[in-house]
Amino acid sequence: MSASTDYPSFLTPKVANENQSHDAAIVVFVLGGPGSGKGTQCQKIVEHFGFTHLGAGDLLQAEIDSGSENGAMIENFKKEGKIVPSEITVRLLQQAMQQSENKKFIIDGFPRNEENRAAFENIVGIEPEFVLFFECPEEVLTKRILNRNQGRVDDNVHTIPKRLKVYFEQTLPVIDHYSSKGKVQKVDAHRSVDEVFEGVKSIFCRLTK
Ligand SMILES: Nc1ncnc2c1ncn2[C@@H]1O[C@H](COP(=O)(O)OP(=O)(O)OP(=O)(O)O)[C@@H](O)[C@H]1O
Ligand SMILES: Nc1ccn([C@@H]2O[C@H](COP(=O)(O)O)[C@@H](O)[C@H]2O)c(=O)n1
Repeated sequence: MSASTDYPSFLTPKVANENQSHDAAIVVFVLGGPGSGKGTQCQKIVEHFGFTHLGAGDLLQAEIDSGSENGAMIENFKKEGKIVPSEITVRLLQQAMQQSENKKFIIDGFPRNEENRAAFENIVGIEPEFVLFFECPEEVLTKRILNRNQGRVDDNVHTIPKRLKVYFEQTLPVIDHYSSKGKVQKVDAHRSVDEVFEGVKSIFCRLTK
């Protein structure tokens, strides 16, 4: 598939159920452990498939940086690897979606727990088209995070085990939930960036048929 103008057919806005209008947004959730390469692959998906990338962690970081009233509280959650109350995150996602002219979103790092999932369903009311799941061994995740060098408050030996615990205990059940609905597209993320993206591309291409 070539350029961003060449959208696969499943991205064409459609009526998913009687409550959704013809211009309803298309949403793909992107999940995987911390450091599995979600952000890296999302950038490539944007370039090749014309989606808008919304990183839940990025939106929360922007709140911290803006000095908003919730900023200090969000930063404390992040330092401890905890999941920020869902209403905050979902409102940020909803705002970003409403402000975008695009209607095709990859939402990265969300839903991180059952509360996130239920809040998105209740507030935004859109079911994901599918869930892209980057599977990667725990020791690889830790190495990648420790090598990331972006000055994040949570990329350290104190917080990494807490983030991994949250991932295994709270995020995997969400992936299981979508799996039971036949919505999970799994990619082996323990390969080079380009090899992983080959897997991602084939999923998008397969879903156009
Ligand atoms: N396939 C890969 N092979 C090796 N390194 C990678 C790969 N993909 C990403 N990385 C590197 O691993 C680190 C984590 O990647 P990235 O930030 O994309 O992960 P993430 O899943 O978005 O992480 P987080 O959930 O913590 O935000 C980065 O330094 C990135 O350059
Ligand atoms: N749905 C989410 C996503 C993120 N967070 C908080 O941000 C931290 C960093 O997230 P990344 O996706 O950039 O790894 C994460 O550890 C949480 O503290 C959140 O609360 N809810």
